[in-house]
Amino acid sequence: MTKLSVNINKIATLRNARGGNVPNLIQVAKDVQRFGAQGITIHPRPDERHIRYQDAYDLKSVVTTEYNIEGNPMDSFLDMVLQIQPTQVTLVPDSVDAITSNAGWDTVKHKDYLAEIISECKRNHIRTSIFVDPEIAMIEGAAKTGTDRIELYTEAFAHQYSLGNKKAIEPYTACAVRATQLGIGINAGHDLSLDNIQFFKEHIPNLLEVSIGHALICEAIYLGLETVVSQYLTKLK
Ligand SMILES: CC(=O)[C@@H](O)[C@H](O)COP(=O)(O)O
Ligand SMILES: NCC(=O)COP(=O)(O)O
Repeated sequence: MTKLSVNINKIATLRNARGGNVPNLIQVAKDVQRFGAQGITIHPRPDERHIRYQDAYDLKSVVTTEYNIEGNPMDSFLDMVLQIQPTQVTLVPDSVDAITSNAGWDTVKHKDYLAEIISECKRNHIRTSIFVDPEIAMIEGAAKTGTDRIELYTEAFAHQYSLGNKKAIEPYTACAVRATQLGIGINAGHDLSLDNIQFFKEHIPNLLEVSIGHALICEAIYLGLETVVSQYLTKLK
């Protein structure tokens, strides 16, 4: 079985747009888990444009499933993660001003840096995952850092799949096979959606967890629109 960890960044984006507490991030995290999701993912960014560091702390007692915190392991992020001790930390090499995550780690070049952070997290009983592009050399490099898992960066697959290019799955399958040989667990995420998730899952052996946010929240809005519009019309009769 593959676990679904729902990324709630977009709920925080919506909340922050009005400055109040609607939608209520904490309530959404509770409800998402009540609806069956097996994890909550957040990716606080340095500018706190969606998830704030305070949210990360507030969610600690609310997430009763798997708590996955993603981000660039700069000092402020790492301090927070070590204090919160989530189930898993996913290290992502995104720049401060990135609109969203846009590349995986060069696990060969950054091996020593990653190994140091990973051992610090593991000493604190936090499972580690590192975000990587689907390249065999990056998987083999990841294995040398001591990480528990990798997260396959799925943007390229999602884009190509939407254009009808199903062969785009092939490097991901090859990387999953290699990761399994090396004893590393496999997560995946970025732009996964209701359109592509089943195909992805069917082609990735031993896929432990997917984290999905942007598409899932957009789909939830869209699938809920008819119900809500009709409820308004009823009240306006
Ligand atoms: C690590 C990753 O793949 C990202 O999708 C991320 O967690 C989402 O971040 P944003 O919501 O800031 O785009
Ligand atoms: N790790 C990926 C994630 O949490 C969600 O990415 P996206 O679905 O918002 O693209």
